[in-house]
Amino acid sequence: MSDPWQKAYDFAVEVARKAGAEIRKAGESEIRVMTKSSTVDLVTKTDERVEKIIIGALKAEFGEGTHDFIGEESVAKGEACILTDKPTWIIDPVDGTTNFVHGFPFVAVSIAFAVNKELEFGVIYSCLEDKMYKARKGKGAFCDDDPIQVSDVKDIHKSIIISEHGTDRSKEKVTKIFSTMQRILCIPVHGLRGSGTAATNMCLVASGAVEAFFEIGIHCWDIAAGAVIVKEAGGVLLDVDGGPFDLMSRRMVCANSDVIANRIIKEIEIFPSERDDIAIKKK
Ligand SMILES: Nc1ncnc2c1ncn2[C@@H]1O[C@H](CO)[C@@H](O)[C@H]1OP(=O)(O)O
Ligand SMILES: [Mg+2]
Repeated sequence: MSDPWQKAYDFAVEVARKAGAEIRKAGESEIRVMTKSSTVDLVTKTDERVEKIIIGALKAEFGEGTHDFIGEESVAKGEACILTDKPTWIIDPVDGTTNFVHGFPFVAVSIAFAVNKELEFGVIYSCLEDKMYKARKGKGAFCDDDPIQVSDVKDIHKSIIISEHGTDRSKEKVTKIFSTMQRILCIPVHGLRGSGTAATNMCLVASGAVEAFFEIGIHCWDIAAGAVIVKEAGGVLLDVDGGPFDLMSRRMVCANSDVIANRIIKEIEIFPSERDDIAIKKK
């Protein structure tokens, strides 16, 4: 069996496409139905329904028990967020829920698959743009069927960098986030951007539209698929302190090169974030 995960990969692409169609179809009335959470960390009925569709399809195809599932909405409801050696699907049904609620046109379905704690493939369907990003370990990254590659810009002064504001509105964290952004902007760089979805941001790095994306506060389901796509497009992933990338740490820098990543890291003001795998969360 030389290629054991090909079927799972092809299936993930199809499931992501179906999930994206469901998101597009969701009517205005449904879009604005919030189901829980704070005033800024939004969840809609569509998030919950689409996650059920994705996990239901994967369980039907690959059998309950043999594979594990880490999904944004299941974890919010108290399921474990621990990566074991078992084949594990890591799913964000609607990445960019705030965009979705407001009709801001970047919303993605993100599906990753890990075995022995190593990411095997990632699929991100940017469903309003109708772009399917995908990558398998060692086999390159693609947008639809075209190979994609990170940008070759190594001069930070000629770069565009992406970051986001996160969901925490405490003055202390917001001050650090804006201070970091100011420091990076004033290096100076060509620009700062943010699409509102970590998955799409990573695809923008992978396809060479920007040189880097960093964030503290994101979760494993926001970045697992993107991590494979960026790496396979020739990019790098690091912790915000310059150490090795850790999927469960809730912080990440991804970039077209070590040079750009390390230049940004110099400016990042780190604030604490609780790990995803610290405990089984009950909300
Ligand atoms: N607490 C948090 N802090 C920062 N980003 C978060 C976050 N929770 C989720 N995100 C994700 O980060 C990106 C924007 O900051 C989005 O991909 C968003 O995903 P979501 O839409 O699935 O919640
Ligand atoms: Mg998300």
